[in-house]
Amino acid sequence: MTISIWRYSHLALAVSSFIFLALASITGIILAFQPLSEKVLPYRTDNLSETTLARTLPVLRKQYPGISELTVDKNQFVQIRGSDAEGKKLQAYIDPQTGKILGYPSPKSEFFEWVTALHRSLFIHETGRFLIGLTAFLLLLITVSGTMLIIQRQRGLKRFFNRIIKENFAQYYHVILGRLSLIPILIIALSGTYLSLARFGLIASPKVSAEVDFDAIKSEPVKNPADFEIFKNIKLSEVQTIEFPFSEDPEDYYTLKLANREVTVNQITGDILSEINYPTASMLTELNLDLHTGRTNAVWAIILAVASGNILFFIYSGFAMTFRRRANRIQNKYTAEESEFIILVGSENGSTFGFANAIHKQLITNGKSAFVTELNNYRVFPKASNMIIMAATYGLGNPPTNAARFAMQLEKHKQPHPIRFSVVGFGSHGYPDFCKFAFEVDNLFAKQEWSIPTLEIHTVNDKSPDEFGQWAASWSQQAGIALEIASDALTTRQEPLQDFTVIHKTEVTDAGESFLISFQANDLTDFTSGDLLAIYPANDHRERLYSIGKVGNNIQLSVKLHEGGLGSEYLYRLNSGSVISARIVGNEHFHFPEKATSVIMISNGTGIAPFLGMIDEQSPDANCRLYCGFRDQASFSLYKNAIDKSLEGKKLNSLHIAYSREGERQYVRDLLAADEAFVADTLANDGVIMLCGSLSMQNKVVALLDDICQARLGKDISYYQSHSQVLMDCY
Ligand SMILES: Cc1cc2nc3c(=O)[nH]c(=O)nc-3n(C[C@H](O)[C@H](O)[C@H](O)COP(=O)(O)O)c2cc1C
Repeated sequence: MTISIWRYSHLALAVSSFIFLALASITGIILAFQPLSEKVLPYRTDNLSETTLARTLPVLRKQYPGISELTVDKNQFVQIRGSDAEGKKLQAYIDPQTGKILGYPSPKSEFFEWVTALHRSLFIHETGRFLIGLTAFLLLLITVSGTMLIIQRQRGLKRFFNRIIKENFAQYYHVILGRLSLIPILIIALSGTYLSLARFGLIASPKVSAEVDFDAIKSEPVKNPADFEIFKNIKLSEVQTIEFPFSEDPEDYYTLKLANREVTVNQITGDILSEINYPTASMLTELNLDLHTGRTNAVWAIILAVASGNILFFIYSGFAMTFRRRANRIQNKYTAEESEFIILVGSENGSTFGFANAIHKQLITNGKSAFVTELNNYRVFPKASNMIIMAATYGLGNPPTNAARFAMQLEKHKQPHPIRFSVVGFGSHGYPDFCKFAFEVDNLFAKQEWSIPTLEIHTVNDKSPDEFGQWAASWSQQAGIALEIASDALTTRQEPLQDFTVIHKTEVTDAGESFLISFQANDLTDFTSGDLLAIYPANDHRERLYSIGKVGNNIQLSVKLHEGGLGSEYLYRLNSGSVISARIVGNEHFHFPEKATSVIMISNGTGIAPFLGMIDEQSPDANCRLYCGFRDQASFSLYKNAIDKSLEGKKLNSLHIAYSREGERQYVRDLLAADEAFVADTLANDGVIMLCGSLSMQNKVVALLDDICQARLGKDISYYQSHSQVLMDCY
């Protein structure tokens, strides 16, 4: 929720100020070159911090008897004014050690004057100054809200500078450059705001000037200025201006305007006549001017120019992100009340809407009534028969803003009739809690009395069109609705098909029984247990997917023969030596874990297929347990030999079988409930639980696992799901 409060504030502030901000940034970049262009002039003298007034003033007075003022500017150029020996006006840069003239000031650049006026007041005087001051203040708020957004995105201040995951160019560099230029932009905004407040008198900075008691002025002892104590103690680097006495009258004195105070000095005795410190507000104004203009330091001036350039980039990239989000807005043709298909979306940045809209469009093209809305708008959908939930995950595995109220709404609104549902999680493996919110949504849906799962939860990493296409193909198959998603990237048959030769097939006596079929792939085909084999039985768009067990170097499938089943009948008709065209679909989320301390494999029926391969690939003393469910011993007999061999070779630690039609008539869930402590220990010690089989088995087992996790580990199962400790591939 909070992510969006900061986001909306950030956006609202940016929208309300971007024109002035762009203008101030462009002029700011130009103005940063003013100090740079001045600093390259050859009037700078070093050693100002070592040159005392006692040393330099007598030299200058002797050489320029008509000198009236000396100034040390922000570039550390020393300039004198007065009149020369012929009484003509003198204004020159000098070397304070020798008094030598280094050059003469040229008139100020009209261009920089023009840009300065535009930068300060937009040529509309006080109104312009006010608008620019307001813009500086808004920039301050934008910087603060932007910082909060980065802290939330990075999940804490400590991780502020951690790696950023690249979602797209605009988003990535908005954050990267935002972090890098945070301090300079904050300083630009703060100093600009301060200067405006000071300009409008909201920060009082009274002019002070030293009061001299003329009655107390002495005319002896007469001293040489080179011996004045105060002149010996003050260096040129501390000086802003020195006003020289107008005449030799004792009542005319030196006025030294220093960085922090003003001092008047008797020109005959060297006594201090008065001394007054500047108010803090005036000093702060000077400091803010230095910081805002970069006039004292060339490197800082360059940093300011780069930071101003970044502000322009933020305006562009911020709008690019906003337009991207808005481009995916919802356009419904049917109402929620009349629609049969409901697509619920949880999205923060809008990309998930793009996927949802593609499906929505296809359903409408197929003549279906479909309605897309945000998860927060969940309510009773009187005519719905199918729900598709597409949910992204944010922050610490949290819901996006438009899904934050979903859990509450789901509890509140019970659907009056059964509805099939399928959850697609959008996330990124770059974050620790991969698709956590989608797993939570899936579990919540599964618990509803009215809900019927169409497919197991499907995840899409980094908006992968391919992974989304896989879900779309499976869903389309289940729903019997052809989805032709426009983008080529979303089509399921992207890769060329390969030839696979049947090398072995077992026989069945009746439909409803299962058989094993093994294929030889060519040497270059890369696959592993848990991947899927996509076959095209009718050589058309209809695709059937089977879980692969890699046994030896072959692909082994376990298939239940369905009467009239497109895929199973096609496979059963094949004989040794038959060649089919198919393709391997990588299914990374269901590969045997590389680093798990121990693995519990849970299956029912033909779901054992990938586990047969995974077990076959283990080395002796592997820490794997298999819990599997079958109808009866006869159904298990198909796999018995392979499993017995694995037990003997210690590739499998232990085997637990539940027969649903024989003996104690158990389900695999009952076996797990009996080993509850072991299950909890496995998860607590970084072990992994893998499930393959029917969706109804999955729902029951997940519900049990959730209870175990909550009771014994104090966490929801979604925590372990999002940490890849519970892997599922059910159908
Ligand atoms: C700030 C931020 C935090 C994210 N946090 C997670 C996360 O915890 N888990 C995850 O799987 N994906 C995370 N993601 C990835 C998004 O969920 C993913 O990119 C999704 O496709 C974005 O969808 P949307 O554009 O509809 O919001 C995060 C992305 C961002 C930008």
